[in-house]
Amino acid sequence: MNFQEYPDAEFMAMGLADVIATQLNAALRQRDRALLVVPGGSTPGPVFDTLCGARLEWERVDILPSDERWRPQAHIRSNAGLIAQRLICERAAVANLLPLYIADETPEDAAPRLSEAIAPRLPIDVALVGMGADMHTASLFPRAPGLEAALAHDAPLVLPMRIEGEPEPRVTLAAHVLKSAMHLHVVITGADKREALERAEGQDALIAPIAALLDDATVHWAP
Ligand SMILES: O=C(O)[C@H](O)[C@@H](O)[C@H](O)[C@H](O)COP(=O)(O)O
Repeated sequence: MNFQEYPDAEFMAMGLADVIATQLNAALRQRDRALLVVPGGSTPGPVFDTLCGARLEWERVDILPSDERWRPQAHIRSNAGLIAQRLICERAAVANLLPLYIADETPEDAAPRLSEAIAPRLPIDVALVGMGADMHTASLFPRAPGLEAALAHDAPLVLPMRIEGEPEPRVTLAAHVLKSAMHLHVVITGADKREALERAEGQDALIAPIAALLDDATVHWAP
């Protein structure tokens, strides 16, 4: 794991947006299209605000959520909704959003179709994920039913997750999909998450799902 510390969240947003844009530009020099994975939650918003103004050929970039709360895009809790509002704007307005949601279907019915739809777009060029203070990442939550399956190296690409206490079911990219990204970044802020990250290192991923990704990741932290 690489650990990158910033003086504050604003510096982090600028630094991280710059790194992601550089890595996407490099990917676009090699291939027709690049695939960027980004999380929902509150931490990445400022990164999106800077990244959406980056100079790159956004019309050749596909953007996929790392996971999705099972809500239509117009719903306030939809990750695709957040991404559409904060990232797919300004220069990035021409990027292509790949939704991880199918209306009028359950996550269980939709997951195999979503897996099929994203398979031809893989591998991920750049993945950005968040982490909760409980050490979850994407929608890989500690002790969630189905977590073991989602951590398997041959798991389906997209899995349904029903997490106790969460207001809606979710779908998530499998751990191996995120791990196989050419570049993998974790963005976190605050002392509690830094402490959670330290606890997660070397832990069983069933208890600390972020641990499944840390070997290959650069963690970006600001107070
Ligand atoms: O849809 C989601 O909730 C996420 O993708 C999730 O994994 C998120 O990244 C973490 O919960 C951190 O969220 P915060 O940035 O809001 O703390």
